[in-house]
Parts: sequence; C-alpha cells; structure tokens
Amino acid sequence: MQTSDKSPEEYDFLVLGSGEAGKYLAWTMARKGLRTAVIERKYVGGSCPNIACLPSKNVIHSAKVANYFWRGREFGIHKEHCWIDMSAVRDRKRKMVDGLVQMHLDIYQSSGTELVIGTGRFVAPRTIEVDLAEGGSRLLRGEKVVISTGSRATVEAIPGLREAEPLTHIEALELDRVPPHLLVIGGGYIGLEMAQAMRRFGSEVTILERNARLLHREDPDVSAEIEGFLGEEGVRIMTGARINRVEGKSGTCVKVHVTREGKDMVLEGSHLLVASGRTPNTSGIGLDRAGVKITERGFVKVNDRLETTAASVWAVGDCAGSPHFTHIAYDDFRIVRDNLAGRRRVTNGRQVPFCMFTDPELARIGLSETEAKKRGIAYRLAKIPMTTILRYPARFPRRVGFLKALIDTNSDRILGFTALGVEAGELIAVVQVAMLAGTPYTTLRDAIFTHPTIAEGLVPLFSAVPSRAS
Ligand SMILES: Cc1cc2nc3c(=O)[nH]c(=O)nc-3n(C[C@H](O)[C@H](O)[C@H](O)COP(=O)(O)OP(=O)(O)OC[C@H]3O[C@@H](n4cnc5c(N)ncnc54)[C@H](O)[C@@H]3O)c2cc1C
Ligand SMILES: NC(=O)c1ccc[n+]([C@@H]2O[C@H](COP(=O)([O-])OP(=O)(O)OC[C@H]3O[C@@H](n4cnc5c(N)ncnc54)[C@H](O)[C@@H]3O)[C@@H](O)[C@H]2O)c1
Repeated sequence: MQTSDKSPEEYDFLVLGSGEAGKYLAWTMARKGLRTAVIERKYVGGSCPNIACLPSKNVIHSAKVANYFWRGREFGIHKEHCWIDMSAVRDRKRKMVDGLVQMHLDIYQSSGTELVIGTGRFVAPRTIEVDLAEGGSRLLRGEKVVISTGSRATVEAIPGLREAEPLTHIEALELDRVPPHLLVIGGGYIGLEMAQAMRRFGSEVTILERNARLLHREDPDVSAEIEGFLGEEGVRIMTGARINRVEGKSGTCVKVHVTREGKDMVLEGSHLLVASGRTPNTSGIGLDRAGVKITERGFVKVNDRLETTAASVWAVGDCAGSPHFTHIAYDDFRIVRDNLAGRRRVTNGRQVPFCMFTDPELARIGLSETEAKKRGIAYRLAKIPMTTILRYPARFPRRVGFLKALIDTNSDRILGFTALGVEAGELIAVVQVAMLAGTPYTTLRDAIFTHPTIAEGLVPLFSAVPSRAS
C-alpha cells in the first residue's frame, strides 16, 4: 500500500476492524449523529458471526445431532444407512452466516454508520489509509479512533508446520468432507470443541497437547473428566507431546514428529488443525506511526479504561489483550462508551464467565481451586456429581460431570462455581447473578427450583458446603 499525499476525509469517530466492541461503539456514536465509519477488510460484524463463535456452535450442533443418530438404538430409534453430508453441514452454517451478515448490514444502514471494506493501517496519528477491496485507496482521519482488529490463529515456528498448510478454525469450519484422520495441535477451547465435533462426524481424531493435561489452566479434576468423556467417544489424547517437526500437507497426508516421555514417534493423519492459541492483529498496521505502543506479547498497550498511549485512541477486544471472549469484547464496548459519556467504568475486577461448548459443556465463573490456592485464598468446597441431579437419567444415559462451588471461609460469599455437564453454560448464569448481588450461598441452597431441571442441582450442591469453623 502506498502512502497517499491527499488530504484525509474527516470523521468524528473512526473504527479499525469491525469486531464486537468496535461495531457497537460505531453504531452507538452514529446514532448520536456523529460522522462515523468502520473499516473492515473481510468479515462484516467481525469474527464471532463469520468464522468463530456462532459458526462453530452451528457445526457443533450438527455434530450433536449426528451423535444422537449414531446412538439412536439407545433411545429406541432405528435409522439404517445414516451418513454425513459434510457439504450440507457447511451449507447450513453458511446460510446462518449469510443471515447474520445481512443483519449487520441492516444495522450499519439504519444507524448511519459508513462501512468501508478494505484493509487499513495507520499512516499518522488518528489517520488511516485504506486499501479498498474494490480497488484504490482512501485516507480517513478520526477525531476519535478505536482499534478493534481482533486476533488470528497462532501458527508456531515448528519446522514444516507452515509448509503443511494446516487448517485453522476458519478452514475447518468450511470442510466439505469428513477428514479421515484429523490431528489437532492444542488441547484448549478450539481444539476440544472441534475435536469432538469432527469425531462425531466420523473422523479419527488425535489431540496433541504439550502440557501434561488438557485445559491445563483448569483444575485437574476438570481435565480428567474431559479426557474421560472425549476418550469414551474415541478421541485419542496425547498430552505431554512435544512437536519437533511436521511433514507433508494437510488435506492429503501429514506426519507429525513428536517426543513424548523421552520417546520419539510419528503420527500420521489426513488433516492437521492448529488450535494452539491466538496472535493479536497488531503488526503491520502502522501503530508506531500513530503513537500507539504495544506490549511484549504484541497486544495494544491500554489502561483500565482501554485508552492507548496515543491521545483519543482506544483499543478493544482481543487485540487489546482483553480475555478472548465475545461477551468480554462487548463489555469493552460498554467501558469505552460510558467513559466517553463522562462516567467511570474500568476493566479491573470485572467478572469473566466462560463456557466451552463441548458436549457436555464446561462453564466457570469466579475462582477455580487452582487459582484460589495460588492466591492463598482459603475456601470451603462443595462438589457433587451430576448423578445427584434427577433430570439427568431421563435425558442422558451416561452421567458425566460435576458441579463444584468455592465458598469463603469467613462469610457465606460464593467465590467460584464450575459446572461440567449438560447446559452448564445456562446454569452458571444463576450463580453469577447471586455473586453479582453478593447473595450468600444459602439463598440458593434454600431456594425452590423447578423439578426436574438442571438448576435444581444447585440445592444439593450448596447443601454440601461444610459449615463454617466456629
Ligand atoms: C473458533 C472460535 C470459536 C470461538 N467461540 C467463542 C464462544 O463460543 N464464545 C465466546 O465468547 N468467544 C468465542 N471465541 C472468541 C471470540 O470469537 C473472540 O474473542 C471475539 O470474536 C473477539 O472479538 P474482537 O472484537 O476482539 O475481534 P474480531 O471479532 O476478530 O474482529 C476484528 C475484525 O478486524 C478485522 N481487521 C483486522 N485487521 C484489520 C485491518 N488492518 N483492516 C481492516 N480490518 C481489519 C478482522 O477482519 C475482523 O473482522 C471463539 C473464537 C474462535 C476462533
Ligand atoms: N467457547 C468459547 O468461549 C471459546 C471457544 C473457542 C475459542 N475461544 C477463545 O479463543 C481462544 C483461543 O483458543 P485456542 O484453543 O486456540 O487457545 P487456548 O489457549 O485455549 O489453547 C491452546 C492450547 O494449545 C496448546 N499448545 C500450544 N502450543 C502447542 C504446541 N506446539 N503443541 C501442542 N500443544 C500446544 C496449549 O498448551 C493450550 O492448551 C481461547 O483462549 C478462548 O478465549 C473461546
């Protein structure tokens, strides 16, 4: 891209990248009557509706249906000659994405936000040159500017890995045939969600995780339970695996050379998926020319109000190092919006709930045992297996999972809640609200929940909290 010497078009509010926080800020400002533009290279609405949360959940849902088909006899349903049409799975997802993109375009129009399709980079403070998708370029300057460029899949510098042209989540969600044998690098959120889905479509799946267990930041009992149910479905799990090099091409034949427990081995698969973390989209976008500094890990450097080191420039979402979830990016929007309106709202101390959409789901709010121990926080522990919840046997023959709560030792405050089970993502909201309100755990223990629901399990869980030492 050539730096142009034309004078910039002036905007009140300019957003680079149409991620979650950026787009909501733009729409809000445009509705106030400010001249606003969003620069987006490809994905109208950002990653979530196009290539990340929602498409992955769409495909995961198809995989869940497939799983019910394979297990039909268990429910007294016989369906012979059942097979997977992966291109139809993909088309269902594409149809949803098309609808979401149209919904975004409608909001751009109704809010009066200009959408500029092209790749942007800073050429001066608050000034962005855009290489337009339709050809040509534009120079835009904002009185206020927001960087909302997100992150991308990390492809580590392992010899042969890049040359193997591995799938990332983007290509994996576009497959039109079931990979005969999918090797997955990374036993984190993306690796586990995709591994289980592909296994359910019929792939052989092997997960390679360098740490000693899957989801190594979670408590060991969480990792063990997840390894258990994935293993039962036939997903092969290789933890403690150091990848030395990769040979071949994903899509035909790929070989991964691994050392594990001092032994060298070669794993062969048809496809390779990298799910080994994220890299912020902060390089090559001229941040130095805008006076915007980055951290050692490459995130835009921000304070607790998401202000960058340049005046009137904010950074939000993944690129600013906020926890990589869409709901957190949405909260980043509220923080910038409220500070611009003269209120004080900060990132410090906010709740970061999450749910991993394996089946069953893993959801957590607040402290895990591992975190509590690391921070020297004393807690009382309550833990019950999902079998305690009477809704389970009616719906699920295999009763995996548990509920776990950490309660303060000196008060009845809930410090953390982990749910590993069906509908865990919905269940944590109940406990989260109690935590937000500062409600003691005894309120949930003594509540009357509808029978038979999963939420009813909160009664036996909180009834299992040990009494406070007097
Ligand atoms: C497979 C997958 C599944 C996920 N599932 C979930 C989930 O279930 N729940 C959840 O909460 N989170 C999930 N996440 C995480 C979530 O998607 C991200 O945290 C969230 O989308 C980040 O939003 P963002 O606004 O920071 O960036 P993004 O939504 O990535 O937006 C950044 C935008 O900027 C554009 N851009 C970048 N550089 C430029 C440039 N130079 N010029 C113009 N445009 C540019 C990009 O094209 C992109 O559209 C998932 C992520 C992945 C990858
Ligand atoms: N349901 C959700 O909310 C959801 C779903 C998908 C993604 N996400 C977000 O996207 C982020 C990125 O997901 P992700 O799964 O790519 O990252 P992650 O950080 O969750 O997991 C990456 C895993 O890869 C492993 N790894 C890294 N390098 C490796 C190597 N060379 N060999 C073997 N293993 C290696 C790490 O030890 C880690 O376990 C998540 O942290 C999450 O914030 C959220």
